[in-house]
Amino acid sequence: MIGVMGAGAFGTALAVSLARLGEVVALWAHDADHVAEMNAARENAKRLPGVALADNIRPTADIPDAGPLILAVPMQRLRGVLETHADALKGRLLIAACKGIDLATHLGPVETIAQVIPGAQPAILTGPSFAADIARGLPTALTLACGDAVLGERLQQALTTPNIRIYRTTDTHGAELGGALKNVIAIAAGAAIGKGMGDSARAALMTRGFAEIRRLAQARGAQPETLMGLSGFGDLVLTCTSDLSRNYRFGLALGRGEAFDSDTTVEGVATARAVTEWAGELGIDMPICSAVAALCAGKFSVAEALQSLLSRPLKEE
Ligand SMILES: NC(=O)c1ccc[n+]([C@@H]2O[C@H](COP(=O)([O-])OP(=O)(O)OC[C@H]3O[C@@H](n4cnc5c(N)ncnc54)[C@H](O)[C@@H]3O)[C@@H](O)[C@H]2O)c1
Ligand SMILES: O=P(O)(O)OC[C@H](O)CO
Repeated sequence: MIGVMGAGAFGTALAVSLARLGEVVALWAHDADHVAEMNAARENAKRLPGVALADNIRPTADIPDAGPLILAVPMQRLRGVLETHADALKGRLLIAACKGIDLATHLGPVETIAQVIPGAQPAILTGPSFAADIARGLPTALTLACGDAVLGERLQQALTTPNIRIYRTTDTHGAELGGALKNVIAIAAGAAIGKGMGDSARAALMTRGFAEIRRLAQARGAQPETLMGLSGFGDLVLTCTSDLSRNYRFGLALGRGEAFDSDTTVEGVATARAVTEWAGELGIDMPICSAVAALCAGKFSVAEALQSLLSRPLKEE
């Protein structure tokens, strides 16, 4: 049995793909009404409409007491979920599927699990993938990062499905930071396109944004190869160039001066703030992330954010 905690779009899509292996997949949601709705309709109409839940997917409000658990809740909720259910989670194999940095602690998902759950064996599954693509059975490739190489190999085998090919690494810092920071750069890319600045501006933001990601992640001990891989470069490309990305669409709306649905999960907003605070403490220069944080907080207009970037002193690449 595999458990997925968090019945949002991504948790549900992973459950749908894992169920194709024939195993029972428990899909845990914190809201009992939502569980009842999913059981009645055999669909997660709230977050992943139009995708049937196979018979071996079990929506439930009870955390399964055996097997690995994938944590697919929004990053700013992860710590609370772990603290609330610490007794049920202690000593378990916990695989984060969320992308972001916790605002209160400036920790990523793997570090958060390790800090909150005694004896947990934390890992992260991340990389370029939209829930809708995974649920439709389209091919995707992800990174599984686990500090324990033997466990990582076991998880790689267990979580590979007919449409998810998994590469593994032991570099959890690189995997979690690449996935978190690409969302911030995607907001910048969306804002540039929304404001009519053009594809050249987007390419500049992606490239210089990637330099910021590398700078911060390597200061945390991440390996350059991880950042060049699926969880870093790969996800940056997807998220900055596709209208399916919520972070990119949020940026587009900012650029166009349009409203954006506040019920939509946009991980890059809190992460921009967290990373700006954190980089400041470490003395690391993150101008694009800082501009996005100011933009999201309403302290800058898109034009002012651009001006703040263009007016910086000229430097070597
Ligand atoms: N949607 C995607 O394509 C995708 C792909 C890769 C990774 N992710 C990551 O997965 C994570 C979840 O995103 P999503 O797209 O599934 O979000 P979503 O907006 O579709 O759903 C979020 C879910 O979290 C649940 N939730 C909120 N607070 C909770 C709490 N306190 N306890 C338990 N559950 C709670 C909500 O009920 C909701 O079902 C994010 O970090 C995101 O970056 C998403
Ligand atoms: O919709 P987004 O912007 O949260 O992106 C979803 C995934 O992280 C893309 O890999």
